[in-house]
Amino acid sequence: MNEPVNRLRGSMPKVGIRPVIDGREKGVRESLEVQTMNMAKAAAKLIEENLRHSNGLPVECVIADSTIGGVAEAADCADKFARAGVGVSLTVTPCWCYGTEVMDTDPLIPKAVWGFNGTERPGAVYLAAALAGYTQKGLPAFGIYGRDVQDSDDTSIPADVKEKVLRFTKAALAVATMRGKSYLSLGGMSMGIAGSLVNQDFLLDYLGMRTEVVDMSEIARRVEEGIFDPEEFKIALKWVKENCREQEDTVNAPEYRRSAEQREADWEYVVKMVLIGRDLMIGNPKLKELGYGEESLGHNAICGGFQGQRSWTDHYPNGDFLETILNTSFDWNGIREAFVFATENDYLNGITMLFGHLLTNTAQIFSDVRTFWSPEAIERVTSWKPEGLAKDGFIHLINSGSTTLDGAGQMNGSDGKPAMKPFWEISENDVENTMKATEFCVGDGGYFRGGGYSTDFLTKGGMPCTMSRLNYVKGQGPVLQLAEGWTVDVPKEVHEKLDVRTNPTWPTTWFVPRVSGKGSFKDVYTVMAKWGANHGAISYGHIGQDLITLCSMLRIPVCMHNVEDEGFRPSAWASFGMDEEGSDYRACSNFGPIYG
Ligand SMILES: C[C@H](O)[C@@H](O)[C@@H](O)C(=O)CO
Ligand SMILES: [Mn+2]
Repeated sequence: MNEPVNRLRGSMPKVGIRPVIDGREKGVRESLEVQTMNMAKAAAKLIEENLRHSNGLPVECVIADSTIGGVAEAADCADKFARAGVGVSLTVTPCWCYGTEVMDTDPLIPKAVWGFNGTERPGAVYLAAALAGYTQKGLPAFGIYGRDVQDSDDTSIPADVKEKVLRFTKAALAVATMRGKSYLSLGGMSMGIAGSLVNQDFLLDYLGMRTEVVDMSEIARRVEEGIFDPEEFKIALKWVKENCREQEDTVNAPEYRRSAEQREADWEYVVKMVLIGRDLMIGNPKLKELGYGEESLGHNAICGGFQGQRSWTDHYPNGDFLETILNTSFDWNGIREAFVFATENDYLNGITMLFGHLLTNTAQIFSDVRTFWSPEAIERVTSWKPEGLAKDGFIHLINSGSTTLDGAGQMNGSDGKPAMKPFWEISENDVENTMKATEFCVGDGGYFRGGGYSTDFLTKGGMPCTMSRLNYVKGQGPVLQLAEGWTVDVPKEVHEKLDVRTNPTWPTTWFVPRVSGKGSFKDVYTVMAKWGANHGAISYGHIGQDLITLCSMLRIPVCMHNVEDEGFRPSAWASFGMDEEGSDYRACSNFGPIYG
Protein backbone atom coordinates (compact mmCIF):
# COMPACT_ATOMS: atom_id res chain seq x y z
CA MET A 1 0.00 0.00 0.00
CA ASN A 2 2.77 2.42 0.90
CA GLU A 3 4.58 2.02 -2.43
CA PRO A 4 5.48 5.52 -3.73
CA VAL A 5 3.53 5.57 -6.99
CA ASN A 6 5.44 8.52 -8.39
CA ARG A 7 8.83 6.86 -7.93
CA LEU A 8 10.12 9.28 -5.28
CA ARG A 9 12.27 7.44 -2.77
CA GLY A 10 11.14 6.76 0.78
CA SER A 11 7.76 5.90 2.17
CA MET A 12 5.10 8.45 2.93
CA PRO A 13 5.22 10.00 6.41
CA LYS A 14 2.67 8.69 8.90
CA VAL A 15 0.72 10.57 11.52
CA GLY A 16 1.56 9.52 15.06
CA ILE A 17 -1.15 9.82 17.70
CA ARG A 18 -0.16 10.01 21.34
CA PRO A 19 -2.92 9.43 23.92
CA VAL A 20 -1.55 10.95 27.11
CA ILE A 21 -3.09 10.27 30.50
CA ASP A 22 -2.91 11.05 34.22
CA GLY A 23 -0.38 8.45 35.46
CA ARG A 24 -1.87 7.97 38.98
CA GLU A 25 -2.95 4.36 39.24
CA LYS A 26 -5.45 2.93 41.77
CA GLY A 27 -8.40 4.78 40.35
CA VAL A 28 -7.58 7.84 38.30
CA ARG A 29 -5.62 6.32 35.40
CA GLU A 30 -7.89 3.27 35.14
CA SER A 31 -11.00 5.43 34.91
CA LEU A 32 -9.53 7.34 31.96
CA GLU A 33 -7.93 4.58 29.86
CA VAL A 34 -10.91 3.88 27.59
CA GLN A 35 -11.88 7.50 27.04
CA THR A 36 -8.29 8.50 26.27
CA MET A 37 -7.67 5.69 23.81
CA ASN A 38 -11.03 6.41 22.17
CA MET A 39 -9.94 9.98 21.53
CA ALA A 40 -6.85 8.67 19.75
CA LYS A 41 -8.97 6.31 17.66
CA ALA A 42 -11.43 9.07 16.80
CA ALA A 43 -8.59 11.37 15.70
CA ALA A 44 -7.09 8.59 13.55
CA LYS A 45 -10.46 7.90 11.94
CA LEU A 46 -11.01 11.59 11.21
CA ILE A 47 -7.60 11.92 9.58
CA GLU A 48 -7.71 8.69 7.60
CA GLU A 49 -11.21 9.40 6.29
CA ASN A 50 -10.42 12.93 5.19
CA LEU A 51 -6.81 13.20 4.07
CA ARG A 52 -4.78 11.75 1.25
CA HIS A 53 -1.22 12.30 0.13
CA SER A 54 -0.72 14.17 -3.15
CA ASN A 55 0.32 10.90 -4.81
CA GLY A 56 -3.10 9.46 -3.98
CA LEU A 57 -2.01 7.12 -1.21
CA PRO A 58 -4.14 7.15 1.93
CA VAL A 59 -2.76 8.91 4.99
CA GLU A 60 -1.98 6.34 7.67
CA CYS A 61 -2.06 6.93 11.42
CA VAL A 62 -0.08 5.10 14.05
CA ILE A 63 -1.34 5.09 17.64
CA ALA A 64 1.03 4.52 20.59
CA ASP A 65 0.78 0.97 21.96
CA SER A 66 -0.47 2.24 25.30
CA THR A 67 -1.64 5.48 26.79
CA ILE A 68 1.28 7.60 27.96
CA GLY A 69 1.33 8.41 31.68
CA GLY A 70 5.01 9.21 32.09
CA VAL A 71 8.42 9.26 30.52
CA ALA A 72 8.89 5.50 30.03
CA GLU A 73 5.76 5.23 27.94
CA ALA A 74 6.68 8.46 26.11
CA ALA A 75 9.98 6.83 25.15
CA ASP A 76 8.24 3.62 23.98
CA CYS A 77 5.97 5.74 21.83
CA ALA A 78 8.88 7.72 20.35
CA ASP A 79 10.58 4.42 19.51
CA LYS A 80 7.48 3.04 17.82
CA PHE A 81 7.01 6.25 15.85
CA ALA A 82 10.63 6.28 14.67
CA ARG A 83 10.34 2.71 13.39
CA ALA A 84 6.99 3.41 11.71
CA GLY A 85 8.19 6.53 9.88
CA VAL A 86 6.00 9.03 11.73
CA GLY A 87 6.44 12.61 10.54
CA VAL A 88 3.57 14.33 12.37
CA SER A 89 2.77 14.23 16.07
CA LEU A 90 -0.72 14.72 17.49
CA THR A 91 -1.12 14.35 21.25
CA VAL A 92 -4.66 13.85 22.57
CA THR A 93 -6.09 13.78 26.07
CA PRO A 94 -9.27 14.32 28.04
CA CYS A 95 -7.53 14.82 31.35
CA TRP A 96 -4.78 16.27 33.45
CA CYS A 97 -1.32 14.78 32.64
CA TYR A 98 2.22 15.59 33.73
CA GLY A 99 3.13 18.20 31.13
CA THR A 100 6.82 17.81 30.36
CA GLU A 101 6.91 14.17 31.46
CA VAL A 102 4.61 12.97 28.68
CA MET A 103 5.73 15.42 26.01
CA ASP A 104 7.13 14.60 22.59
CA THR A 105 10.63 16.10 22.41
CA ASP A 106 11.57 15.36 18.79
CA PRO A 107 12.43 18.85 17.45
CA LEU A 108 12.03 17.85 13.80
CA ILE A 109 8.40 16.74 13.96
CA PRO A 110 5.55 19.29 13.87
CA LYS A 111 3.34 18.94 16.93
CA ALA A 112 -0.18 19.61 18.08
CA VAL A 113 -2.00 18.83 21.30
CA TRP A 114 -5.76 18.32 21.41
CA GLY A 115 -7.16 18.71 24.91
CA PHE A 116 -10.77 17.60 25.35
CA ASN A 117 -12.88 20.49 26.60
CA GLY A 118 -14.60 18.90 29.59
CA THR A 119 -14.20 19.81 33.20
CA GLU A 120 -14.62 16.49 35.07
CA ARG A 121 -11.04 15.53 34.19
CA PRO A 122 -9.48 18.68 32.79
CA GLY A 123 -7.98 18.17 29.31
CA ALA A 124 -8.01 21.85 28.56
CA VAL A 125 -5.98 22.88 31.58
CA TYR A 126 -3.48 20.12 30.81
CA LEU A 127 -3.31 21.57 27.31
CA ALA A 128 -2.35 24.94 28.78
CA ALA A 129 0.32 23.33 30.98
CA ALA A 130 1.65 21.25 28.09
CA LEU A 131 1.83 24.19 25.70
CA ALA A 132 3.65 26.26 28.33
CA GLY A 133 6.22 23.45 28.50
CA TYR A 134 6.60 23.18 24.75
CA THR A 135 7.02 26.94 24.46
CA GLN A 136 9.50 27.10 27.32
CA LYS A 137 11.60 24.35 25.78
CA GLY A 138 11.63 25.81 22.27
CA LEU A 139 9.37 23.18 20.68
CA PRO A 140 6.45 25.26 19.38
CA ALA A 141 3.22 23.24 19.33
CA PHE A 142 -0.30 23.90 18.09
CA GLY A 143 -3.03 23.89 20.71
CA ILE A 144 -6.44 22.51 19.84
CA TYR A 145 -9.48 22.62 22.07
CA GLY A 146 -13.14 23.02 21.26
CA ARG A 147 -14.94 26.23 22.05
CA ASP A 148 -17.88 24.53 23.75
CA VAL A 149 -17.66 22.27 26.80
CA GLN A 150 -18.52 18.62 26.01
CA ASP A 151 -19.88 15.95 28.35
CA SER A 152 -17.25 13.42 29.41
CA ASP A 153 -19.03 10.54 27.61
CA ASP A 154 -19.37 12.52 24.36
CA THR A 155 -17.14 10.78 21.81
CA SER A 156 -17.88 13.14 18.92
CA ILE A 157 -15.31 15.62 17.61
CA PRO A 158 -16.74 19.14 17.38
CA ALA A 159 -16.51 20.88 13.99
CA ASP A 160 -14.01 23.52 15.17
CA VAL A 161 -11.69 20.80 16.50
CA LYS A 162 -12.02 18.79 13.29
CA GLU A 163 -11.04 21.78 11.21
CA LYS A 164 -7.94 22.44 13.30
CA VAL A 165 -6.85 18.79 13.45
CA LEU A 166 -7.10 18.48 9.66
CA ARG A 167 -5.45 21.84 8.92
CA PHE A 168 -2.56 21.04 11.26
CA THR A 169 -2.15 17.50 9.92
CA LYS A 170 -2.19 18.40 6.24
CA ALA A 171 0.40 21.14 6.71
CA ALA A 172 2.56 18.96 8.96
CA LEU A 173 2.45 16.18 6.35
CA ALA A 174 3.68 18.69 3.79
CA VAL A 175 6.64 19.50 6.06
CA ALA A 176 7.42 15.81 6.47
CA THR A 177 6.96 14.99 2.78
CA MET A 178 9.41 17.66 1.58
CA ARG A 179 12.14 16.67 4.00
CA GLY A 180 14.95 14.74 2.33
CA LYS A 181 13.62 15.27 -1.21
CA SER A 182 15.38 17.36 -3.82
CA TYR A 183 14.92 20.48 -5.84
CA LEU A 184 16.30 19.76 -9.30
CA SER A 185 17.84 22.86 -10.83
CA LEU A 186 18.11 22.21 -14.55
CA GLY A 187 20.44 24.99 -15.55
CA GLY A 188 21.18 28.12 -13.55
CA MET A 189 20.00 31.68 -13.45
CA SER A 190 17.61 32.70 -16.19
CA MET A 191 17.92 36.21 -17.59
CA GLY A 192 19.03 37.64 -14.25
CA ILE A 193 15.85 36.54 -12.48
CA ALA A 194 16.70 36.51 -8.77
CA GLY A 195 14.25 33.68 -8.10
CA SER A 196 16.44 31.41 -10.18
CA LEU A 197 19.46 32.05 -8.00
CA VAL A 198 18.88 28.82 -6.12
CA ASN A 199 19.72 29.25 -2.44
CA GLN A 200 20.73 25.79 -1.32
CA ASP A 201 21.10 26.86 2.32
CA PHE A 202 17.49 28.00 2.45
CA LEU A 203 16.26 24.73 0.97
CA LEU A 204 18.28 22.67 3.44
CA ASP A 205 17.83 24.77 6.60
CA TYR A 206 14.15 25.63 6.25
CA LEU A 207 12.75 22.68 4.29
CA GLY A 208 15.28 19.90 4.85
CA MET A 209 15.60 19.61 1.07
CA ARG A 210 18.64 18.84 -1.00
CA THR A 211 19.53 20.68 -4.19
CA GLU A 212 20.57 18.80 -7.28
CA VAL A 213 22.13 20.89 -10.04
CA VAL A 214 22.25 19.47 -13.56
CA ASP A 215 23.45 21.38 -16.58
CA MET A 216 20.92 21.77 -19.40
CA SER A 217 23.41 20.09 -21.73
CA GLU A 218 22.34 16.82 -20.06
CA ILE A 219 19.05 17.11 -21.94
CA ALA A 220 20.88 17.50 -25.26
CA ARG A 221 23.09 14.52 -24.41
CA ARG A 222 20.12 12.30 -23.66
CA VAL A 223 18.32 13.37 -26.84
CA GLU A 224 21.40 12.80 -28.99
CA GLU A 225 22.40 9.51 -27.39
CA GLY A 226 18.83 8.21 -27.22
CA ILE A 227 18.68 7.94 -23.42
CA PHE A 228 14.91 7.69 -23.00
CA ASP A 229 12.38 4.91 -23.41
CA PRO A 230 11.83 4.57 -27.19
CA GLU A 231 8.53 2.72 -26.70
CA GLU A 232 7.12 5.49 -24.55
CA PHE A 233 8.40 8.04 -27.04
CA LYS A 234 6.33 6.40 -29.80
CA ILE A 235 3.20 6.35 -27.64
CA ALA A 236 3.77 9.94 -26.55
CA LEU A 237 4.27 11.25 -30.08
CA LYS A 238 1.13 9.50 -31.29
CA TRP A 239 -0.87 10.96 -28.40
CA VAL A 240 0.53 14.42 -29.09
CA LYS A 241 -0.40 14.20 -32.78
CA GLU A 242 -3.91 13.09 -31.93
CA ASN A 243 -4.58 15.42 -29.02
CA CYS A 244 -2.47 18.57 -29.25
CA ARG A 245 -3.93 21.10 -31.65
CA GLU A 246 -1.31 23.27 -33.28
CA GLN A 247 -2.28 26.90 -33.78
CA GLU A 248 -1.45 28.37 -37.14
CA ASP A 249 1.63 30.56 -36.80
CA THR A 250 0.38 34.07 -37.46
CA VAL A 251 2.54 35.83 -34.91
CA ASN A 252 6.04 35.23 -36.16
CA ALA A 253 7.64 37.50 -38.72
CA PRO A 254 8.75 35.65 -41.87
CA GLU A 255 12.33 35.27 -40.64
CA TYR A 256 11.09 33.34 -37.59
CA ARG A 257 8.56 31.12 -39.36
CA ARG A 258 9.51 27.47 -39.10
CA SER A 259 9.11 25.11 -42.05
CA ALA A 260 6.80 22.10 -41.85
CA GLU A 261 9.83 19.77 -41.51
CA GLN A 262 11.32 21.92 -38.79
CA ARG A 263 8.05 21.93 -36.87
CA GLU A 264 7.81 18.15 -37.16
CA ALA A 265 11.34 17.81 -35.79
CA ASP A 266 10.54 20.32 -33.02
CA TRP A 267 7.57 18.23 -31.88
CA GLU A 268 9.79 15.17 -31.62
CA TYR A 269 12.37 17.15 -29.71
CA VAL A 270 9.97 18.67 -27.18
CA VAL A 271 8.32 15.31 -26.51
CA LYS A 272 11.76 13.86 -25.77
CA MET A 273 12.39 16.80 -23.45
CA VAL A 274 9.32 15.82 -21.40
CA LEU A 275 10.49 12.21 -21.03
CA ILE A 276 14.00 13.31 -20.13
CA GLY A 277 12.91 16.04 -17.72
CA ARG A 278 10.67 13.60 -15.86
CA ASP A 279 13.37 10.88 -15.80
CA LEU A 280 15.83 13.40 -14.40
CA MET A 281 13.40 14.22 -11.61
CA ILE A 282 12.24 10.79 -10.51
CA GLY A 283 14.19 8.22 -12.52
CA ASN A 284 12.80 5.49 -14.78
CA PRO A 285 13.40 1.73 -14.37
CA LYS A 286 13.14 1.33 -18.18
CA LEU A 287 16.46 3.14 -18.55
CA LYS A 288 18.18 0.44 -16.52
CA GLU A 289 16.88 -2.19 -18.92
CA LEU A 290 18.38 -0.11 -21.71
CA GLY A 291 21.77 -0.13 -20.00
CA TYR A 292 21.61 3.23 -18.24
CA GLY A 293 21.59 2.28 -14.57
CA GLU A 294 22.80 5.61 -13.23
CA GLU A 295 20.32 7.60 -15.30
CA SER A 296 17.50 5.26 -14.25
CA LEU A 297 17.76 6.46 -10.65
CA GLY A 298 16.86 10.13 -11.16
CA HIS A 299 17.39 12.87 -8.59
CA ASN A 300 14.53 12.20 -6.16
CA ALA A 301 13.14 15.61 -7.07
CA ILE A 302 9.79 16.61 -5.59
CA CYS A 303 10.19 19.95 -7.35
CA GLY A 304 12.32 21.23 -10.18
CA GLY A 305 12.84 24.03 -12.62
CA PHE A 306 14.27 24.65 -16.07
CA GLN A 307 16.36 27.72 -16.86
CA GLY A 308 15.59 27.72 -20.58
CA GLN A 309 16.16 31.35 -21.43
CA ARG A 310 18.52 32.09 -22.79
CA SER A 311 21.41 29.66 -23.03
CA TRP A 312 19.06 26.87 -24.13
CA THR A 313 16.27 28.66 -25.95
CA ASP A 314 18.58 30.70 -28.19
CA HIS A 315 19.50 27.42 -29.86
CA TYR A 316 17.15 24.56 -28.91
CA PRO A 317 13.35 24.26 -28.79
CA ASN A 318 12.09 25.92 -25.60
CA GLY A 319 11.00 24.17 -22.40
CA ASP A 320 7.34 25.21 -22.61
CA PHE A 321 5.97 21.80 -23.56
CA LEU A 322 8.18 20.12 -20.95
CA GLU A 323 6.92 22.45 -18.24
CA THR A 324 3.30 22.29 -19.33
CA ILE A 325 3.07 18.51 -19.45
CA LEU A 326 4.97 17.95 -16.22
CA ASN A 327 2.76 20.41 -14.34
CA THR A 328 -0.44 18.84 -15.71
CA SER A 329 -2.40 16.02 -14.04
CA PHE A 330 -2.35 13.83 -17.16
CA ASP A 331 -0.24 12.87 -20.14
CA TRP A 332 -0.07 10.00 -22.67
CA ASN A 333 0.16 7.51 -19.80
CA GLY A 334 -3.19 8.67 -18.44
CA ILE A 335 -4.33 10.69 -15.45
CA ARG A 336 -1.64 11.04 -12.77
CA GLU A 337 -0.24 13.31 -10.10
CA ALA A 338 1.02 16.63 -11.48
CA PHE A 339 4.71 17.33 -11.05
CA VAL A 340 5.86 20.67 -9.67
CA PHE A 341 8.14 22.36 -12.14
CA ALA A 342 9.14 26.00 -12.37
CA THR A 343 9.61 28.13 -15.47
CA GLU A 344 12.88 30.05 -15.73
CA ASN A 345 14.18 27.88 -12.86
CA ASP A 346 12.47 30.29 -10.46
CA TYR A 347 12.82 27.95 -7.50
CA LEU A 348 11.14 30.41 -5.12
CA ASN A 349 8.02 30.16 -7.25
CA GLY A 350 8.52 26.41 -7.67
CA ILE A 351 8.71 25.89 -3.91
CA THR A 352 5.59 28.03 -3.45
CA MET A 353 3.88 25.75 -5.96
CA LEU A 354 5.13 22.78 -3.97
CA PHE A 355 3.47 24.17 -0.84
CA GLY A 356 0.20 24.58 -2.77
CA HIS A 357 0.47 21.12 -4.28
CA LEU A 358 1.11 19.37 -0.98
CA LEU A 359 -1.68 21.29 0.76
CA THR A 360 -4.34 20.75 -1.91
CA ASN A 361 -3.17 17.69 -3.90
CA THR A 362 -3.85 19.62 -7.11
CA ALA A 363 -1.80 20.98 -10.03
CA GLN A 364 -0.44 24.53 -9.65
CA ILE A 365 -0.40 27.41 -12.10
CA PHE A 366 2.93 29.18 -12.67
CA SER A 367 2.52 32.71 -14.00
CA ASP A 368 4.14 35.99 -14.69
CA VAL A 369 2.25 38.63 -12.69
CA ARG A 370 2.26 40.73 -15.78
CA THR A 371 -0.14 43.67 -15.85
CA PHE A 372 -2.68 45.49 -13.70
CA TRP A 373 -5.50 46.63 -15.93
CA SER A 374 -7.41 49.45 -14.24
CA PRO A 375 -11.11 49.83 -15.15
CA GLU A 376 -10.20 53.11 -16.85
CA ALA A 377 -7.44 51.56 -18.96
CA ILE A 378 -9.66 48.60 -19.88
CA GLU A 379 -12.41 50.94 -21.03
CA ARG A 380 -10.00 53.17 -22.93
CA VAL A 381 -8.47 50.26 -24.83
CA THR A 382 -11.54 48.06 -25.38
CA SER A 383 -14.56 50.38 -24.89
CA TRP A 384 -15.90 47.85 -22.36
CA LYS A 385 -16.76 49.08 -18.88
CA PRO A 386 -15.78 46.21 -16.61
CA GLU A 387 -18.52 44.83 -14.37
CA GLY A 388 -19.16 42.23 -11.72
CA LEU A 389 -15.99 40.81 -10.13
CA ALA A 390 -13.94 42.66 -12.76
CA LYS A 391 -15.39 46.09 -11.99
CA ASP A 392 -12.31 47.36 -10.15
CA GLY A 393 -9.88 45.98 -12.69
CA PHE A 394 -7.87 42.79 -12.82
CA ILE A 395 -4.38 41.37 -13.04
CA HIS A 396 -3.16 39.66 -16.17
CA LEU A 397 -1.50 36.41 -15.16
CA ILE A 398 0.29 35.11 -18.22
CA ASN A 399 3.28 32.84 -18.21
CA SER A 400 5.84 32.99 -20.99
CA GLY A 401 4.65 29.93 -22.81
CA SER A 402 3.68 27.23 -20.34
CA THR A 403 1.55 26.36 -17.38
CA THR A 404 -0.49 23.44 -16.13
CA LEU A 405 -3.32 22.50 -18.48
CA ASP A 406 -5.48 21.96 -15.39
CA GLY A 407 -5.38 25.77 -15.16
CA ALA A 408 -7.66 26.11 -18.18
CA GLY A 409 -10.55 25.59 -15.75
CA GLN A 410 -12.11 23.01 -18.04
CA MET A 411 -12.53 20.41 -15.33
CA ASN A 412 -15.74 20.34 -13.33
CA GLY A 413 -16.12 20.35 -9.58
CA SER A 414 -18.88 18.35 -7.88
CA ASP A 415 -21.08 21.46 -8.15
CA GLY A 416 -20.54 21.58 -11.93
CA LYS A 417 -18.42 24.74 -11.68
CA PRO A 418 -14.88 25.00 -13.10
CA ALA A 419 -12.34 23.49 -10.74
CA MET A 420 -8.86 22.07 -10.38
CA LYS A 421 -8.93 18.69 -8.69
CA PRO A 422 -6.76 15.96 -7.21
CA PHE A 423 -5.90 13.57 -10.06
CA TRP A 424 -8.06 10.78 -8.67
CA GLU A 425 -11.16 12.95 -9.15
CA ILE A 426 -10.31 13.90 -12.74
CA SER A 427 -12.38 12.17 -15.44
CA GLU A 428 -11.60 11.33 -19.06
CA ASN A 429 -14.19 13.92 -19.95
CA ASP A 430 -12.27 16.58 -18.00
CA VAL A 431 -9.14 15.68 -19.96
CA GLU A 432 -10.96 15.84 -23.28
CA ASN A 433 -12.47 19.25 -22.51
CA THR A 434 -9.10 20.56 -21.41
CA MET A 435 -7.39 19.46 -24.61
CA LYS A 436 -10.20 20.96 -26.69
CA ALA A 437 -9.70 24.33 -25.00
CA THR A 438 -5.93 24.37 -25.51
CA GLU A 439 -3.76 25.16 -28.49
CA PHE A 440 -0.04 24.79 -28.93
CA CYS A 441 1.75 27.62 -30.68
CA VAL A 442 5.10 27.81 -32.41
CA GLY A 443 7.27 29.74 -29.96
CA ASP A 444 7.63 33.46 -30.42
CA GLY A 445 10.87 33.62 -32.42
CA GLY A 446 11.89 37.00 -31.04
CA TYR A 447 12.26 35.39 -27.63
CA PHE A 448 12.74 31.75 -28.56
CA ARG A 449 15.13 31.50 -31.48
CA GLY A 450 15.19 27.72 -31.26
CA GLY A 451 11.40 27.33 -31.62
CA GLY A 452 9.39 24.99 -29.44
CA TYR A 453 5.70 24.95 -28.58
CA SER A 454 4.03 27.33 -26.17
CA THR A 455 0.69 26.58 -24.53
CA ASP A 456 -2.28 28.81 -25.18
CA PHE A 457 -5.56 28.81 -23.28
CA LEU A 458 -7.80 31.22 -21.44
CA THR A 459 -8.69 30.20 -17.88
CA LYS A 460 -12.42 30.00 -17.23
CA GLY A 461 -13.68 32.56 -14.76
CA GLY A 462 -15.29 31.85 -11.42
CA MET A 463 -12.62 29.68 -9.86
CA PRO A 464 -11.67 30.62 -6.29
CA CYS A 465 -7.90 30.65 -6.14
CA THR A 466 -4.95 31.85 -4.12
CA MET A 467 -1.88 33.47 -5.60
CA SER A 468 1.19 33.16 -3.42
CA ARG A 469 4.90 33.71 -3.56
CA LEU A 470 7.99 33.14 -1.45
CA ASN A 471 10.49 35.97 -1.52
CA TYR A 472 13.95 35.95 -0.06
CA VAL A 473 15.19 39.06 1.74
CA LYS A 474 18.84 39.50 2.65
CA GLY A 475 19.13 39.74 6.41
CA GLN A 476 15.56 38.61 6.97
CA GLY A 477 15.38 35.33 5.06
CA PRO A 478 12.29 33.91 3.35
CA VAL A 479 8.86 35.56 3.58
CA LEU A 480 5.59 34.53 1.98
CA GLN A 481 2.86 36.69 0.49
CA LEU A 482 -0.55 35.53 -0.62
CA ALA A 483 -3.72 36.92 -2.15
CA GLU A 484 -6.98 35.00 -2.23
CA GLY A 485 -9.25 35.87 -5.13
CA TRP A 486 -10.98 34.55 -8.22
CA THR A 487 -10.41 33.98 -11.88
CA VAL A 488 -12.74 36.14 -13.96
CA ASP A 489 -14.39 35.94 -17.37
CA VAL A 490 -14.19 38.92 -19.67
CA PRO A 491 -15.95 39.29 -23.03
CA LYS A 492 -14.14 37.46 -25.85
CA GLU A 493 -13.24 40.62 -27.81
CA VAL A 494 -11.91 42.26 -24.65
CA HIS A 495 -9.72 39.28 -23.89
CA GLU A 496 -8.39 39.26 -27.44
CA LYS A 497 -7.55 42.96 -27.44
CA LEU A 498 -5.71 42.78 -24.13
CA ASP A 499 -4.03 39.44 -24.76
CA VAL A 500 -2.63 40.49 -28.12
CA ARG A 501 -0.84 43.41 -26.47
CA THR A 502 1.18 40.89 -24.51
CA ASN A 503 1.60 37.63 -26.34
CA PRO A 504 -1.28 35.65 -27.81
CA THR A 505 0.73 32.41 -27.80
CA TRP A 506 0.81 32.21 -24.00
CA PRO A 507 -1.74 31.02 -21.38
CA THR A 508 -3.82 33.74 -19.76
CA THR A 509 -5.65 33.89 -16.43
CA TRP A 510 -7.56 37.06 -15.50
CA PHE A 511 -7.33 37.36 -11.73
CA VAL A 512 -9.07 39.53 -9.16
CA PRO A 513 -7.78 39.45 -5.58
CA ARG A 514 -10.23 40.02 -2.72
CA VAL A 515 -9.63 43.62 -1.67
CA SER A 516 -10.52 45.40 1.56
CA GLY A 517 -9.84 49.07 0.91
CA LYS A 518 -6.92 48.93 3.39
CA GLY A 519 -3.15 48.43 3.35
CA SER A 520 -1.71 46.02 0.80
CA PHE A 521 -5.26 45.08 -0.22
CA LYS A 522 -6.48 48.65 -0.69
CA ASP A 523 -7.31 47.83 -4.31
CA VAL A 524 -6.21 45.59 -7.16
CA TYR A 525 -3.47 48.01 -8.19
CA THR A 526 -1.93 47.89 -4.70
CA VAL A 527 -1.84 44.09 -4.71
CA MET A 528 0.08 44.13 -7.99
CA ALA A 529 2.33 46.94 -6.75
CA LYS A 530 3.17 45.04 -3.56
CA TRP A 531 3.92 41.77 -5.33
CA GLY A 532 7.51 40.88 -4.47
CA ALA A 533 8.64 39.42 -7.78
CA ASN A 534 7.76 38.83 -11.43
CA HIS A 535 6.10 35.46 -10.77
CA GLY A 536 3.26 34.01 -8.73
CA ALA A 537 2.08 30.49 -7.91
CA ILE A 538 -1.66 30.04 -8.21
CA SER A 539 -3.51 27.33 -6.39
CA TYR A 540 -7.16 26.36 -6.73
CA GLY A 541 -9.29 27.31 -3.72
CA HIS A 542 -8.90 29.74 -0.89
CA ILE A 543 -5.95 28.21 0.91
CA GLY A 544 -4.56 31.24 2.72
CA GLN A 545 -5.20 29.70 6.14
CA ASP A 546 -3.41 26.50 5.16
CA LEU A 547 -0.41 28.42 3.83
CA ILE A 548 -0.24 30.48 7.02
CA THR A 549 -0.23 27.34 9.16
CA LEU A 550 2.42 25.66 6.99
CA CYS A 551 4.64 28.75 7.01
CA SER A 552 4.50 28.97 10.80
CA MET A 553 5.74 25.36 11.00
CA LEU A 554 8.59 26.27 8.65
CA ARG A 555 9.29 29.59 10.47
CA ILE A 556 8.59 31.60 7.33
CA PRO A 557 6.75 34.83 8.24
CA VAL A 558 3.78 35.87 6.13
CA CYS A 559 4.35 39.44 4.97
CA MET A 560 1.07 40.05 3.13
CA HIS A 561 -2.26 38.22 3.16
CA ASN A 562 -5.97 38.87 2.85
CA VAL A 563 -7.25 36.10 5.09
CA GLU A 564 -9.80 37.48 7.51
CA ASP A 565 -9.52 35.09 10.47
CA GLU A 566 -6.50 34.98 12.71
CA GLY A 567 -4.02 32.39 11.47
CA PHE A 568 -3.74 28.99 13.15
CA ARG A 569 -0.17 28.97 14.40
CA PRO A 570 1.73 27.39 17.31
CA SER A 571 0.57 28.69 20.69
CA ALA A 572 4.00 30.24 21.34
CA TRP A 573 3.23 32.93 18.75
CA ALA A 574 0.94 34.59 21.33
CA SER A 575 4.00 35.37 23.45
CA PHE A 576 5.47 37.67 20.81
CA GLY A 577 2.93 40.46 20.98
CA MET A 578 -0.67 41.18 20.17
CA ASP A 579 -0.37 42.16 16.55
CA GLU A 580 -0.55 39.01 14.50
CA GLU A 581 1.92 40.03 11.82
CA GLY A 582 4.63 41.42 14.08
CA SER A 583 4.41 38.43 16.40
CA ASP A 584 4.74 36.10 13.42
CA TYR A 585 8.03 37.77 12.41
CA ARG A 586 9.37 37.72 15.95
CA ALA A 587 8.37 34.12 16.61
CA CYS A 588 9.85 32.89 13.32
CA SER A 589 13.16 34.58 13.95
CA ASN A 590 13.22 33.48 17.61
CA PHE A 591 12.74 29.78 16.87
CA GLY A 592 14.57 29.83 13.53
CA PRO A 593 14.45 27.25 10.74
CA ILE A 594 13.71 23.64 11.70
CA TYR A 595 16.93 22.21 10.29
CA GLY A 596 19.20 25.27 10.42
C1 LIG B 1 9.84 35.74 -23.09
C2 LIG B 1 10.26 36.61 -22.00
O1 LIG B 1 11.65 36.60 -21.92
C3 LIG B 1 9.63 36.15 -20.70
O2 LIG B 1 10.17 34.92 -20.36
C4 LIG B 1 9.77 37.13 -19.62
O3 LIG B 1 8.93 38.21 -19.87
C5 LIG B 1 9.36 36.56 -18.31
O4 LIG B 1 8.73 35.55 -18.25
C6 LIG B 1 9.74 37.26 -17.06
O5 LIG B 1 9.30 36.60 -15.93
MN1 LIG C 1 8.53 34.61 -16.30
